[in-house]
Amino acid sequence: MRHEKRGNLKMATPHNAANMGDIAETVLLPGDPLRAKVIAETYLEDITQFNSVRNMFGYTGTYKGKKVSVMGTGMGCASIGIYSHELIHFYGVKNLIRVGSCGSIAKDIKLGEIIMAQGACTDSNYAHQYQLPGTMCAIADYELLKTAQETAAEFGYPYRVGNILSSDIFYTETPEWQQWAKMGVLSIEMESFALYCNVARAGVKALGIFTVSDSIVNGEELDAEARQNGFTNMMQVALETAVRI
Ligand SMILES: O=P(O)(O)O[C@H]1O[C@H](CO)[C@@H](O)[C@H]1O
Ligand SMILES: O=c1cc[nH]c(=O)[nH]1
Repeated sequence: MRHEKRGNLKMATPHNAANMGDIAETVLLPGDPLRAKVIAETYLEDITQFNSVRNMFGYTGTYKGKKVSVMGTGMGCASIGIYSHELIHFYGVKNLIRVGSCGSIAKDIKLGEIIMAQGACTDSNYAHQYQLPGTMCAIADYELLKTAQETAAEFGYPYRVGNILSSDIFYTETPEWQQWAKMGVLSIEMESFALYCNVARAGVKALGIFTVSDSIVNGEELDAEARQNGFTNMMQVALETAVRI
């Protein structure tokens, strides 16, 4: 663990080779660094790559004329905790939009639907560092959420807004998800709680948007083509949100 003060003017961090100014104020954050590459190459113009440390690829380009970056975060609260902290505190990033996959735990959610995480529950102890005298309620930025919701509605894409679970556990022998489902939680992913905590502590903005890639309720999974289309809808919503805010 380390305190964040940086003792010199060299802008690269242990995990990010970018210099100040290389990264846009708005960054899209998929867990998978190769998805960051695909997003940059598919949707952005005039791209430059600012990071390949640990193969955690990061790119900056433009979308509809606005400077936007995209960078992988890795999996789990610990990993996104590091990358988002550096983006916020060392590179001045103000809007962090996670674009991920998730598993639904609500019976009526269909594969390929978009879920926007109004709140993120967790089984992680990430918030322990803040020494809070209670339980952190980790929430999305309202303006980002409102803009994304309006965009999805305008485009006619199926979407849901609600609570999700950011879990430290991908493989489990016990069906804890059923307890979360009883609390109205829509789906499970692994990073948004830490992201929402980091932005709350820093006074900047975040939103998690997800494509439902599989159902934990009935074991269904998107096939490759449907997965691609679903991710396309999510990316259009995220990029349009980046332009409109
Ligand atoms: O598709 P990404 O963004 O990686 O998100 C989900 O997929 C990974 C697990 O397969 C976890 O990172 C989870 O949050
Ligand atoms: O974290 C995740 C992501 C997709 N599907 C899951 O079941 N969990």
